[in-house]
Amino acid sequence: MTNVTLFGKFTIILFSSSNRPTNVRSWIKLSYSRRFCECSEKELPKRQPRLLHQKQFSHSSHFAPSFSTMSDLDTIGKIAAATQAVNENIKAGQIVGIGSGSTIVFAVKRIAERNKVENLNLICIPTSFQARQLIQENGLTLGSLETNPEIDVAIDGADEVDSDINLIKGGGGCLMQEKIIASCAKELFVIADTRKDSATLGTKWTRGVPIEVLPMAYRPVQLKIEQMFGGQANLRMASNKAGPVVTDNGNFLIDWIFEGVQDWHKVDSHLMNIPGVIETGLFLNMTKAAYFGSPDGKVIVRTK
Ligand SMILES: O=C(CO)[C@H](O)[C@H](O)COP(=O)(O)O
Repeated sequence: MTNVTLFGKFTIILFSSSNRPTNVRSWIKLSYSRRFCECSEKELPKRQPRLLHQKQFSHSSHFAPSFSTMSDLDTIGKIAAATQAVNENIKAGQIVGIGSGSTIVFAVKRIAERNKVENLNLICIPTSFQARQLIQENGLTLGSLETNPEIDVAIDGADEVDSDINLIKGGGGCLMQEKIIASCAKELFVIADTRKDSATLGTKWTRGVPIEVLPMAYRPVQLKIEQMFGGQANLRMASNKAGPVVTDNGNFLIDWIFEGVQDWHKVDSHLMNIPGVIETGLFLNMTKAAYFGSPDGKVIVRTK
């Protein structure tokens, strides 16, 4: 069976040998060309490498896509990680926490794809306005913590993942609801491209630890963070609006750019003790496994 799926401007062709939904070990082909999705099965090559690279694409007269930019390659990694994590961890009848960001989009699309074939009967709990829209747009059942306070599995992106699968999250500003959902989930799975894979927090993600603060307290919180830990505590400013970024919860964000290696458990509890701090983007000891997708479509899974 061949599945043809469009992810925005990307076309993904998944080949599998049975009627079961494909997993990431299936052959993947990505193309810019929407023409691609109009191909009949017999036009498709009989056997393909696991993922066709740019060079290999250039041998294909029919598809002739160009995969050149870094972000295209990152997207391949995101899709591969999201697909494999969903295939391996989402089961029928579950309550599923849905994270936020760009990578989770591919996970939700894969869940929706499986749902059509398998009738999974899931209830999806969002971590943000974006996640709520994603759930609805993809025809999945929207729930809330009020109706489903216990979650079977949560899936989410991350800004950085260290060797102990501790995370920095909140680059997209949704850290507070993300952490609440993760804390209610029996298992949290993280999906990311390999750029997020890091030995120590702060190596790859250099924009600081996002911290959600009550608006009236942002200034003293900034000062206290800098006095306690050094570094720079910046108020996150909006790009398409005058003034600061306002979170889904009506709060502000401080991005604390830190220096050196930190004792993250200690830092996190000190940060949480500052009046006005609502939540931090440090997700410590919360993750069951991280899926890192690379530009060649391979996925590395890290568990503790
Ligand atoms: O924590 C987050 C939002 O608050 C995101 O999960 C994180 O920023 C990763 O996003 P992306 O998948 O776009 O790289």
